[in-house]
Amino acid sequence: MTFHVAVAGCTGYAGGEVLRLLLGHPEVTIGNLTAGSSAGSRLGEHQPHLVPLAEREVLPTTAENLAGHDVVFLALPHGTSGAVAAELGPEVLVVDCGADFRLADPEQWAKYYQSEHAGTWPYGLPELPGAREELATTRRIAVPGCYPTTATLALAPALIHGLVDGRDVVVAAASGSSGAGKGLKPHLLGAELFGSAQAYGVGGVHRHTPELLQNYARLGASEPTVSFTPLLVPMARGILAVVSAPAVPGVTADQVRQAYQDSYAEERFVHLLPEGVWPVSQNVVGSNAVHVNATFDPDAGRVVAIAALDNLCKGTAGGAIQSMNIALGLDEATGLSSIGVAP
Ligand SMILES: NC(=O)C1=CN([C@@H]2O[C@H](COP(=O)(O)OP(=O)(O)OC[C@H]3O[C@@H](n4cnc5c(N)ncnc54)[C@H](OP(=O)(O)O)[C@@H]3O)[C@@H](O)[C@H]2O)C=CC1
Ligand SMILES: CC(=O)N[C@@H](CCC(=O)OP(=O)(O)O)C(=O)O
Repeated sequence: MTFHVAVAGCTGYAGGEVLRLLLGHPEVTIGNLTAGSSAGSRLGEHQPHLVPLAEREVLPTTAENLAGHDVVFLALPHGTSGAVAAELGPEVLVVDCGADFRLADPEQWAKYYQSEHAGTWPYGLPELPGAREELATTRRIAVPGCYPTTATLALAPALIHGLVDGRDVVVAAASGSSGAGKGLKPHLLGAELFGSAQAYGVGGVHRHTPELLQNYARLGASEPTVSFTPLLVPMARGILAVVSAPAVPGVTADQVRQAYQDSYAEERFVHLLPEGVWPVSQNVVGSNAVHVNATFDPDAGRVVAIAALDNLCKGTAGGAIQSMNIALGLDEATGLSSIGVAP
């Protein structure tokens, strides 16, 4: 059986990456492609790399245009998914790449997104405990943010194995500029971006902070706190996250290594690097892989973990398709690769 798939937001970075991966997926056919102001144009004007779809017309994002599909991907700006999803029947698998349905706590949503909470859907991070079971039966999936995916998978084994308690987690994560989407942002013009690195969203104000806290709590942290600082660096794709947390007394580097080996031995997309080899963002570009390593810093008394992924692939579209596969009863890795491009 093949599944007929529509993509809303087809002209953006996230929608484009969903389509790139769907073109290599053996169990789907690509149906309607929709967007906003670019409706009426051809996809090839916006996504010239998606050659087989170049002549496809970009349609307006309406319930009519998204009807008649088994799966609908929403790759739209925050705050727009709720109204679109409400018009799609409960039998349709809706995969939202935006933030609208990620948070469980309406107060946290209001604090960080300054708008009304649309609701909460099963969270599309299959590597979290219990996530696969939840995803297998749902018709609504909230795809995680790219920073939360990276920083959650970096620390998960340490939390699951009780090596850190989740208070005073510190995350510094550098992202490529595609994470900001295609919209014009003055601080992201070439002259400002190339040749320099800059922090933004400093001081606990970035909207991924509550998502990280939600994930750390789900991994067993009681009353977690996180100081999260995102950084923008001059590359197109990729995230490299450095995550640390205070170790519980008596933890050793060997225990840390063992915990990461145990947690990720069976994971097909999370790859624990050899001891002393640290993740490099270039090595995961274009793939759905997450490269991880961790150690214990005895002088600081902290577990230090590093993870790298492609923000558009495992950080968005690849993670979305991995979750879609689970919900459709397909092999989780269908249409996805863990092989990167290097150099
Ligand atoms: N970039 C990333 O790394 C990640 C992005 N995401 C999420 O994916 C979503 C899309 O992000 P991204 O691709 O980066 O953004 P882009 O700005 O690159 O693309 C936005 C897309 O939404 C369409 N659009 C804009 N406004 C409307 C509207 N009112 N109605 C219908 N369509 C509209 C645009 O169409 P048009 O061309 O017509 O304007 C375009 O196709 C966001 O929610 C983002 O948070 C999630 C994880 C990572
Ligand atoms: C570099 C950059 O600007 N990154 C984006 C995060 C993109 C992402 O994955 O998150 P959402 O899906 O929640 O938008 C930001 O900091 O807002």
